[in-house]
Formats: sequence, structure tokens, C-alpha cells
Amino acid sequence: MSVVVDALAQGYGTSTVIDNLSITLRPGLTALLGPNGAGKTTLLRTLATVMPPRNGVVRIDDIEIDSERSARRVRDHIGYLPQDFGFDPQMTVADFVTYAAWMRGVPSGQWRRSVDEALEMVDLTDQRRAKMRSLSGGMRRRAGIAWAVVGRPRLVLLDEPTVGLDPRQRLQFRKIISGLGDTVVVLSTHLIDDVGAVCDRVIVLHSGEARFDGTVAELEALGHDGLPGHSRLERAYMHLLPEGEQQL
Ligand SMILES: Nc1ncnc2c1ncn2[C@@H]1O[C@H](COP(=O)(O)OP(=O)(O)OP(=O)(O)O)[C@@H](O)[C@H]1O
Repeated sequence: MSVVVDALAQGYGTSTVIDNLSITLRPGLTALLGPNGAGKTTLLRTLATVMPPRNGVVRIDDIEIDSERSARRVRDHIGYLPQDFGFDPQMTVADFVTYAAWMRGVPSGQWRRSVDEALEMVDLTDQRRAKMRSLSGGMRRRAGIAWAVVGRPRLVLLDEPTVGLDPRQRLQFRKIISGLGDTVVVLSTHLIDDVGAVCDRVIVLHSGEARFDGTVAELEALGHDGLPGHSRLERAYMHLLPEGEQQL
């Protein structure tokens, strides 16, 4: 799976959110960091083929996403978990994840196995018959992660997947995404600890522009004393913000 974004411009109405963004995504875990409103969700929605690029090119598996038709050719390979995902509260956990398998074109003969595998990954096997409405916030989020990974899509896009997870669940989440092997995984987060623990690569977005694109170690190297932050990574993140936003 290859994902190429070249000179992407994206926005809503008359406002431009992303301007001239070029990145290439490879198998492994890439974190999208950036302040509120930086354009992380907008980029993930564009990669999920929910929003056609306003300008520039998005190419997934060598297919340029420039029409609904081209988007349909790649959607089966994409698992996208939006920040606020909806569900029918009466659905069972297994039905919810099966629905994703169906949408992703997993053949019906493989639904049971794929759903079992996804539920096992997120440790919800025992809750498979529970109604979605009866789950705690953290369990719902894990059901959402199962939704995104069922059928093993080769591009997984997770928008703030660790919000609402308790510390143990966050550790479980790290284990889940570390096990996705040669999948291209992009996750947006505000939790710098998650980035340091599991991501191969970090892209820091600010005002729709990539202010940093490199490894966690390279990002860490930018952190220096004199900037606010409890870890080198936090200080490095602060270093990448415009000067006026670097101090508290
Ligand atoms: N549907 C929409 N219509 C109009 N403007 C929008 C819409 N969605 C987002 N925006 C605007 O686009 C900009 C980028 O938003 P986006 O949600 O992509 O940022 P983000 O980095 O994901 O932020 P957060 O960390 O708060 O989730 C913001 O200024 C936001 O107000």
C-alpha cells in the first residue's frame, strides 16, 4: 500500500485548511500531531476519500482519487474511524463490526472469522453479544477500533482513537496498533506519550502545513531546555509551534 499526497489543498467553503501539503505514507505507524484546528481531521477525511481534494493529488495504491468512481476502487482497503463515530445503540458489538466487514466488501463466508479476529484484537470477545449502548466509553472506542481494522484493510486511519481510554486500555491500544504489521496506519492524537511509545513517524501539522515530518528520535532531538514540557518530546512539539505559541 502506498499513499502519496502531493501539493494538496483542502478546505471548507471559502476557507483553506490545508495548503500545498506533500507527504508520502508508508507501512508503519504515523502520528499526526498539531493544535486544535491544525487540519488533522481534514487530512484524515481526505485520505479516507470522504472529501475529494480541492487541489493537488491524493494517490492511493497508484489510483488518483479524483472522482467518486476512483474513490470506490480503494475504499475497501481503508479502515477509517472518525472522532465521533455513530452507531445504532441497539446493535450488538458483533453486528456493529460485521457491518463494517460488509461495507468493506469482506466476503460473507469470512465475516465470522474476521469479526472474531478484530474483537479478539481489541479484547472485546466476551462482549460480542452486548448491545453497543451498554458499553462504557472506552469499550465503545475499542469497538470503533475493531470496526476500523476488521478485514485487515491496508490503510487504517484513526482520529484521536485514545480519547476516553483509561491507562490500561491505552496500553492495550498500543499493543493493538503495533500488531498491524505492514499496514499503513495514520492516527491523530494530542497524547505525545502515545506517539513516543508506538509511532515510527510523526507529522506535526500547524495551520494545514507540515512543520515536521520525521522519526520520533528526530523530533525528540528538537526538544531543548527553556521550552515548556515534561518530556523531550513535549518540548520538541512546543519548539515547532510559531514563536508566539511556544510559551504558556
Ligand atoms: N465541516 C466543516 N465546515 C467548516 N469548517 C470546518 C469544518 N470542519 C472543520 N472545519 C475547520 O477546519 C479547520 C481544521 O479543522 P480540523 O477538524 O481538520 O482540525 P484538527 O486538527 O482535527 O483539530 P482538533 O485537534 O480540534 O480535532 C478548523 O478551523 C475548523 O474550524
